[in-house]
Amino acid sequence: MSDTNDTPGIVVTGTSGRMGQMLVRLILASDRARLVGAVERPGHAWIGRDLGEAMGGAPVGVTVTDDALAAFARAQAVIDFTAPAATVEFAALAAQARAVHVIGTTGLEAEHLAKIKAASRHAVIVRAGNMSLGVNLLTRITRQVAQALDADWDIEIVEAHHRMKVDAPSGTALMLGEAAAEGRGIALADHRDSGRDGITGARERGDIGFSAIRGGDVVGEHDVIFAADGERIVLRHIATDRAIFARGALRAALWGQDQKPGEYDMIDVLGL
Ligand SMILES: NC(=O)c1ccc[n+]([C@@H]2O[C@H](COP(=O)([O-])OP(=O)(O)OC[C@H]3O[C@@H](n4cnc5c(N)ncnc54)[C@H](O)[C@@H]3O)[C@@H](O)[C@H]2O)c1
Ligand SMILES: O=C(O)C1=N[C@H](C(=O)O)CCC1
Repeated sequence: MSDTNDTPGIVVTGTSGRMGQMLVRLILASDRARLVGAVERPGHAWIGRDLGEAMGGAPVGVTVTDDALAAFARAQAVIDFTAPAATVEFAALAAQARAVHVIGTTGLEAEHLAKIKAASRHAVIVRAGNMSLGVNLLTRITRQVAQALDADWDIEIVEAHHRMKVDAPSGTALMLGEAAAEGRGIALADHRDSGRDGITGARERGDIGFSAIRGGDVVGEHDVIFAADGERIVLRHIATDRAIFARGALRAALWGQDQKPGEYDMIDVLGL
């Protein structure tokens, strides 16, 4: 790590997590950004340790801390893949530090989103339930297909993730659902059908259905199914490596350096 060059300094929150460690490796290997901080939750075993050593390698000169504001004050960007309550707190602190906040956390509900929106009045926030190029392109294709088809075509979104995932539908599934709803000219909130179980009755015409599979080490798989009488269209994205999300997040952190305060998504970053 060098403190002397002028590439943006980045803090990773949730550094010990699946995405946190992926991001740390990517940033340490990058010549476009510097790792200047690592944040974990209070009480975590890595607090006070050198991050590189905690990850089982050589020291990197960054000590893991639970003092997020002090870490953010030294950074130009914060990359955050943690949990909803933590992300809301980090949004306020990143805004205070005027650092770009890249949010990958999913499972955010209306109350969280309202607080993130408020923080974006003071700083750049880039938020997406999926930071990969492939999924963001798929949202565009989904919108286009939904626009071309009427409600004789039932839309179903099926997703699969690893056994440790805590939220459903996935952030990606919701992005795809929003894209389908937009294409069809309806509000997803009025047509969302998730969690079928028992005697559900026949499918409601025009609804967008969600199903979630959880198991093993699946990184992330999403099908958008358009099912009509006699034919079916299936649009599919398969993630095999979390590096796709980390690359997108780093790209967002760099892109955000030149933007005005506000809330953005990966469609903005990628120019899709
Ligand atoms: N947007 C995307 O492209 C994308 C991709 C992958 C994962 N995700 C999302 O990112 C989130 C994290 O996923 P993961 O698989 O890395 O989970 P994980 O459980 O492996 O990691 C989460 C980390 O956050 C830390 N954390 C929790 N509360 C904290 C706090 N208050 N302060 C600091 N650290 C805290 C945990 O200790 C843990 O290390 C999930 O919401 C997941 O859905 C999004
Ligand atoms: O592993 C996860 O958790 C993932 N979360 C995002 C989602 O909810 O869609 C992106 C894919 C991986």
